Amino acid sequence: MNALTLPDIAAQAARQALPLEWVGMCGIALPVLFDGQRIGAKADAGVSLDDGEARGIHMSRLYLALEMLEQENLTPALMRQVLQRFLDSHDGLSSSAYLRIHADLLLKRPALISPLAGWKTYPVSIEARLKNAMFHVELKIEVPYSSTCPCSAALSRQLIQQQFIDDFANRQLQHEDILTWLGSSKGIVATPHSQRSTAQLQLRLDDFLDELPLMAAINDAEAALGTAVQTAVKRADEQAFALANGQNLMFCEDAARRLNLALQRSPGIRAFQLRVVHAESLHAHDAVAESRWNWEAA
Ligand SMILES: Nc1nc2c(ncn2[C@@H]2O[C@H](COP(=O)(O)OP(=O)(O)OP(=O)(O)O)[C@@H](O)[C@H]2O)c(=O)[nH]1
Repeated sequence: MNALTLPDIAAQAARQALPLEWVGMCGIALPVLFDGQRIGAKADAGVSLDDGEARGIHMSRLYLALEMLEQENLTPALMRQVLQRFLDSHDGLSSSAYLRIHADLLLKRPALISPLAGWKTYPVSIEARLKNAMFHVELKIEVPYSSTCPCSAALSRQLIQQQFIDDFANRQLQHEDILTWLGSSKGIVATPHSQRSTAQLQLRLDDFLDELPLMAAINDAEAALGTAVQTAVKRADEQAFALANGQNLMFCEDAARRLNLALQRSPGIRAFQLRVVHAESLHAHDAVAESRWNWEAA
């Protein structure tokens, strides 16, 4: 080695010859384009190290390939091109490549009644793999929503009935008295508990999709759940939200079943598993349900 040559440790022979399943970098800062919107994302990029004799992979080659994601909309085809570059730049060393992009997707959501709107973040991650020319993409999405306990609602209704019996026993029922009673705190002596809940969706996508079906999956999940958390809220919106919750009582089991049926019909998805977490206000622990479709087969 002369004084001007930089030592290349990666090219040396490994001390212990052993292939590795995954080598790469995690948490690389990266601006990506989604639907024309630039999002600050983090990327995990890696390849297998099949050549057990080689000391290391070439991290800079993976890093530089990520530049391809800066100018074009994020699509399955673009992710495949990046993965192919990972493999081309590791010819003889690697046979499988992996790319995961995670970010908070910002979507503007309208209010229920008033002509207002506000922003909501949805944590998403897009994982792509390429091995032996087989390319797979998986989406992970978190969707927050509100759930009101049906059991608590029934128990509250019973207490309201009991209060009605106590207040109106042996009295002639007058429409106006009942209306006044309903508008008083006695007309709602008990309230059911609600909780902010989260649906965690893991979706395996059909092959050869032109676009990532992120928006469709989020919209379909929110429509199935019925009570997505809100952004800009005036009193009219809050009242509409109270009504929506009252008409939409659900255990975590109900939420998981509804999501399962909705995602089976959502475009571009060939398999999924999902988990719903109701962060109970009754307990200090959560109520959780999981469901799958085509998961083992896919
Ligand atoms: N393989 C490997 N590289 C690491 C690690 N930690 C830091 N690096 C550094 O990543 C840098 C880039 O590696 P390479 O892609 O091999 O850089 P290079 O040899 O200049 O580039 P090429 O000529 O394309 O191979 C090197 O300076 C490595 O020291 C590690 O744990 N493993």
